[in-house]
Amino acid sequence: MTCTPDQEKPPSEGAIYISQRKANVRTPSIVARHDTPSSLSINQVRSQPSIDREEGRGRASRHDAAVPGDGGHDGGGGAGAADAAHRPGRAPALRGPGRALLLRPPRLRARVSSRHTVDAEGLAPNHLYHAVRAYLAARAASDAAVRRHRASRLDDSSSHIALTIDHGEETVDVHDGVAYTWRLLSRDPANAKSTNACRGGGQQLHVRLRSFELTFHKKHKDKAISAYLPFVEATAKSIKDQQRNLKMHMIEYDAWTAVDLRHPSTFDTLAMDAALKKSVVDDLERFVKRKDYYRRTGRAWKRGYLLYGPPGTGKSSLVAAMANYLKFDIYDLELTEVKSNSDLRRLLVGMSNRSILVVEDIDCSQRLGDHHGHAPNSRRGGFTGGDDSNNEDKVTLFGLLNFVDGLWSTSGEERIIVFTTNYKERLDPALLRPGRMDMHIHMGYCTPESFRILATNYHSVNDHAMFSEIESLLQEVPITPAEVAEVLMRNDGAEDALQDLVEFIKAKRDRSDDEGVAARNQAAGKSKVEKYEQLVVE
Ligand SMILES: Nc1ncnc2c1ncn2[C@@H]1O[C@H](COP(=O)(O)OP(=O)(O)OP(=O)(O)O)[C@@H](O)[C@H]1O
Repeated sequence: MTCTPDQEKPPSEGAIYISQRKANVRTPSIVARHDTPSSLSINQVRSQPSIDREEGRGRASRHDAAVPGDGGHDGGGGAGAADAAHRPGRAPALRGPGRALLLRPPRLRARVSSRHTVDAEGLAPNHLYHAVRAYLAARAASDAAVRRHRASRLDDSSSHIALTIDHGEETVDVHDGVAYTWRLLSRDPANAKSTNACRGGGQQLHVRLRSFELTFHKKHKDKAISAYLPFVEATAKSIKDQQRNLKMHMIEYDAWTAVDLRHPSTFDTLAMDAALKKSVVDDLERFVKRKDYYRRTGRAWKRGYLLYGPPGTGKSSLVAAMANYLKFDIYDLELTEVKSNSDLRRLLVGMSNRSILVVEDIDCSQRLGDHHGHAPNSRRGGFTGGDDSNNEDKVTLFGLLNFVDGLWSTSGEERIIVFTTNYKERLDPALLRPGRMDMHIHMGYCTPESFRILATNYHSVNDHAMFSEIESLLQEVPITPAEVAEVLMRNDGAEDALQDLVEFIKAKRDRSDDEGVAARNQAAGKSKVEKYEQLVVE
């Protein structure tokens, strides 16, 4: 057999077959073609690969079983067969009395039918099929009416095993007052072997065609197409986003290299002031929901956060919590690793949407150049191109900022940029000007409130007799959450951990008391010297 490219092609990507049937009535199918991930349009069938004619037979009998009380059989034909009947130049595969009925006008059939069925097929990559699979996996797993589940991975990179309905099982989903019944169907397309023989150079492969069948009352057809299926798609997208493995991108050999981001930090485990935490979460939520707002106001859809505070107060943990919360990848930009502005520009443009760009310790990066974007000793800085050797293309922090505000903003969407520093007071005021960093977040020493979060994280204790002593010590002695976490972690039991923490804080207090005395003595000595010197000068 010779295969033309057309015949080789499996059904068009995203085709959904919608058929209307009643007893002994065959109807031509309508194809709802899923042109883009966000749009659905309904067309009459033009040409379908011959594989569809065969599907029709299977679908008809399944339909009878799926819709009890629908009125009987269609005699082995069905939607796929009906499609074939309406394909120019192609004879329907059906034989028998039902054949003539294929030619009935669609309006008549619509009047006599009470049900609609939608199959989202999965032979070719079909966005809608995969969306339905993900959607049903989320709800069918908890549906007590489903007795047999089918286990699968939604994609190769997913660590999540999804349970969905098995063949012949059905699950009913009620959305906006309408009951939708889903079934998983599977069949052998009769010409699949020859199709694959052509692809595999004579090797016979066994192909089974799976489809999800959606049944609902015909009066809800518009609702199903224009509201329910887009809802299924949107829900599936957010489920997949939730299950996706996050990535941490770092610069290696002048290019981004990614590893799985497995930082466990979340806003629940983050030890910080509750009101501040809430304001960060609210800000992030507002940001991701405001696509239209940013478009309407002509602003780039990006947001900048400056995290500042002493080492070990949770700045990196906050970035990880943001990424885990939003399901955004992190791009860790180590400016000293970037050789030139053109490299920087290439790296930034190569970032994906829905991501967080992190530049740590910007007080150090600041030294890379002045706030006009000029590299130290350069005649002309910023992103002007030029020869690396004469310093013109040297990377500067403000060059980065200018680029982020300019081209980067317009080349992507839903991006967050985070700067961290241990010394906010050392930053150039130009860095802090409004519009550059939208939110300044102070990460401070451990408070009684944040200590309780850590105690719950590490030892599942919400209250204890030693809490009040620890809390009053924390108000006296500056201890970072990292130090508290370290002490809690090195003990197995809560009792030992809390006792160890009391001793740790007291020891630090005593040390700082000693250091304080020494410092005061030194300061006193210094002032004496100054006075002496002044006396000498006089
Ligand atoms: N606020 C916090 N909440 C929960 N855990 C924290 C917090 N701060 C620090 N930790 C713990 O201490 C470790 C180090 O903290 P982290 O790296 O987030 O601090 P940092 O402020 O970014 O420090 P640096 O300025 O040195 O980069 C974390 O992995 C976490 O275990």
